[in-house]
Amino acid sequence: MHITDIYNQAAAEGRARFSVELLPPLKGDGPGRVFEALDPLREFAPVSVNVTSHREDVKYVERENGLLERHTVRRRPGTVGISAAIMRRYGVEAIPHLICGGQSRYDLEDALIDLDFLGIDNVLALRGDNLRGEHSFRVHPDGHGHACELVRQIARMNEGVFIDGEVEDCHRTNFCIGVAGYPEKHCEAPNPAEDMRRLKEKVDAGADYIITQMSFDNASILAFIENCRAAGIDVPIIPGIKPFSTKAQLTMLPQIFHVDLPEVLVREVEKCPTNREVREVGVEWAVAQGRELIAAGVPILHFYTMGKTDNMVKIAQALF
Ligand SMILES: NC(=O)C1=CN([C@@H]2O[C@H](COP(=O)(O)OP(=O)(O)OC[C@H]3O[C@@H](n4cnc5c(N)ncnc54)[C@H](O)[C@@H]3O)[C@@H](O)[C@H]2O)C=CC1
Ligand SMILES: Nc1nc(=O)c2c([nH]1)NC[C@@H]1CN(c3ccc(C(=O)N[C@@H](CCC(=O)O)C(=O)O)cc3)CN21
Repeated sequence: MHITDIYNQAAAEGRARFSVELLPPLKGDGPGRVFEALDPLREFAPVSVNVTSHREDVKYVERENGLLERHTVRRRPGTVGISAAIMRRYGVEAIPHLICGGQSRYDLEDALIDLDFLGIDNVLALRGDNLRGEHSFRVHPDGHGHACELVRQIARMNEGVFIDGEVEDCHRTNFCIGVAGYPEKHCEAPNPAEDMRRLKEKVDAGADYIITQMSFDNASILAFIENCRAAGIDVPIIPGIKPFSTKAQLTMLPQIFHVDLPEVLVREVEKCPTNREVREVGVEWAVAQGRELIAAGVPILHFYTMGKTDNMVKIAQALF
């Protein structure tokens, strides 16, 4: 079922639902840990599970002669496979992330054909991050430089048009296309208005809904939704919430994801003697955020749970 249909259903019923996001297993791990994380959430009936996609990392290994050898290692492959496994095991929609970084348009087309055969028809279309150690996004010679181009490719496939042109009387894919939106602006955008224009471009290219980057501040999220509406973006917007879970995230989250952490949250986290208490603070903050957003009429909330889900179980108990 398309996420947009689930969203409309939740809105019509006035019953808020949620989705979660996790990382595919590290290379060499089986699917066990992913299932261990998802099993306890089954009873709360999440609408979908997003699975991130990770390109290769660059690693330098020192040789005996002291020279450095450059290796590229993909530490978390398997996004498509684990998505299919999740759908089979739980009967929920899995939403694999598709990223442009490091892939040609042909690689992406092949991946989309696999997804279609697997019965996965929700995808999140992203540009993807820079390769670690690179200061700007390097476009694959035969790939896409921006998410809107990937959205266009998928939308055209839904119309029966492949990269090499139209295939007569072909089987049509039926992808529901999600894209990312940034309540606190994407780090590369020169200003919020320009970022909004780029988001509108993705929707005009065929995106069916938006999932937001994590934000710890409902005022930012609600202002973002209002600004989208004012800019003529009328697709569903699903706010992203990250249950705060470690002290290290005080610097990691602003550094990696370019999000602000509210002063009150920072003070509460700093007071915690260990990460066990930080996890509790994270649960309380996420529950308060969720409660307010649901009261404001948001039908679906997206939680960046990523690894262990003990905190998400508590959040789901409180909200859903
Ligand atoms: N690996 C994963 O699973 C996930 C990754 N992300 C990350 O989100 C970030 C960006 O991805 P998207 O939002 O999909 O990228 P995007 O292509 O929509 O936007 C990236 C940046 O380029 C700008 N931009 C967009 N179109 C443009 C154009 N035609 N000309 C000039 N500038 C343009 C945007 O304002 C923004 O600053 C990446 O860092 C991505 O990796 C987000 C969610 C999940
Ligand atoms: N710029 C950007 N790149 C991304 O890959 C990305 C976004 N933004 N925003 C949305 C999601 C969120 N992603 C996330 C979010 C959190 C962790 C994280 O908390 N990592 C922790 C714990 C990992 C775990 O629990 O297993 C870490 O310490 O790395 C990782 C990826 C991936 N996505």
